[in-house]
Amino acid sequence: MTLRVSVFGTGYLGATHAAGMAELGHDVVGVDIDAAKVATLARGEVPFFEPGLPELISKHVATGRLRFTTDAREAADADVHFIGVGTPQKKGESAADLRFVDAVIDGLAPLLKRPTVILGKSTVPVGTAARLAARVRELAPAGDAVDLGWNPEFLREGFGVEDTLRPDRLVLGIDKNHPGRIEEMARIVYADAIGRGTPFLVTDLATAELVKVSANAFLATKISFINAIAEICDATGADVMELADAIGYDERIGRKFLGAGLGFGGGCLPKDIRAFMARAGELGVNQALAFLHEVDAVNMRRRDHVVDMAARELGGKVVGRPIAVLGAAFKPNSDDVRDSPALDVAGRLHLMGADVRVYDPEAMKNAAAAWPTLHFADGMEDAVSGTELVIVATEWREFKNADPVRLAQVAARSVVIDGRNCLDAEAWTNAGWVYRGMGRHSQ
Ligand SMILES: NC(=O)c1ccc[n+]([C@@H]2O[C@H](COP(=O)([O-])OP(=O)(O)OC[C@H]3O[C@@H](n4cnc5c(N)ncnc54)[C@H](O)[C@@H]3O)[C@@H](O)[C@H]2O)c1
Ligand SMILES: O=c1ccn([C@@H]2O[C@H](COP(=O)(O)OP(=O)(O)O[C@H]3O[C@H](CO)[C@@H](O)[C@H](O)[C@H]3O)[C@@H](O)[C@H]2O)c(=O)[nH]1
Repeated sequence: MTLRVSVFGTGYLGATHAAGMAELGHDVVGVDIDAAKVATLARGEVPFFEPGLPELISKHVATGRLRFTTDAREAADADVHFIGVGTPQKKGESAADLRFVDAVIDGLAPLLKRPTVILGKSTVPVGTAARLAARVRELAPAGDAVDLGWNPEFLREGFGVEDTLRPDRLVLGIDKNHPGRIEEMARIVYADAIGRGTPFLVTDLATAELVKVSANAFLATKISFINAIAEICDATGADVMELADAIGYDERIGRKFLGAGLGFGGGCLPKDIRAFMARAGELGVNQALAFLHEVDAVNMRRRDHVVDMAARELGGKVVGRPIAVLGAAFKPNSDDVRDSPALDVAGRLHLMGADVRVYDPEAMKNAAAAWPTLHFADGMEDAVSGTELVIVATEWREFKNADPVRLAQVAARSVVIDGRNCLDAEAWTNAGWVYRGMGRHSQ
């Protein structure tokens, strides 16, 4: 069954979700306040890098099943409204900034004159959905006939299309005292995945909100756990990769997200654990999440560690020394540089006076916008040419597949810090490089 669907916010989440909804057969309008973004999407182009998304957007813009606008009134008649706007960290605080979500509700609710369902997808502090549900009923001409549920999103950048079309689970939070038609409409929206047996969990609003932040807190904890062990490996000469393989064979532990290195960044994990801690404080249970302070601290120490390693490799004299930083995105297959460990390391070395040359296959534009004073190279070889140190900060395939023999010919000194433990250490060593991994016996 085809529904009329709107998606508020057309960033990494919203544009991907809108395209996914069109692919599932729904009639979709994406709404954003960023006129330039809307104009690009309306031409069938994608203003950011997400594999598979340009094909989907151009296909459905061409069929007319997917439209984009800055005018919320064009979305007023939708059967289901999704909210996918940003919930960034507040400046100077760890709490989430909810002003964009609030603005969507305040703009949309007065337009709702008939029974409608709103599904929030943005990641929000627990308690937000109940507050918004009450506000929407107060502001909407249709009043109690407007139902708001929370349907958190778990997609990973770089795999956004796949995760949207074939999610590993669907979670729907509803107000059990005011269920309305939320579940019925969500079952129609996601009929394809539910029909394939995808777990569909219906919970209360608070549980759904908490599922999302708990999942991200767990992933962040897993990464910081292995990075803490990497610190011990460095102190003892043990190898964290062999260790991760060994513990990962235990199915209760699992090998995924045990990649030691520069740690986590991006527009989700760092700000989500901080917002979660802030919310726990507001709820008077800050001790419950005290461990997340350490998760954050371990993570930030990884960046310090790489900067310290770089200084050490250069004999403590960083000023004017040429360093190649390969990678600017927070992870491969993304152009996202939000809270990117790679760019943070490059920026810090730059501020220390090093002559840093950055190269990233997709994130150069965003990196230059975030750090206009950094030097950006034309390619990997250009970045490495004449440098005394190479830091691999994002594990792009291009860097993993690089020929260490060729790069040794163009570098001034053959020293590499593998900030993501992604290189073939033996091949690089055989090519004459001094190889330094993260938590590996090469220290
Ligand atoms: N990026 C991901 O992989 C991902 C995955 C799961 C959940 N999330 C969550 O989804 C939300 C969005 O994240 P994102 O990465 O897509 O952010 P983003 O910054 O890429 O996109 C947010 C968009 O919302 C738009 N916007 C702001 N105010 C608006 C308004 N009043 N009306 C319409 N549009 C408005 C902005 O212009 C922007 O285009 C966040 O809560 C995030 O935590 C993101
Ligand atoms: O073993 C690992 C795995 C990941 N990372 C880093 O962790 C960060 C986050 O990676 P990933 O989780 O793949 O990226 P996101 O696209 O930010 O996705 C996370 O955040 C999204 C937004 O909330 C959620 O929807 C996803 O489920 C959740 O994985 C990146 O900097 C990675 O380099 C590691 O350091 N080691």
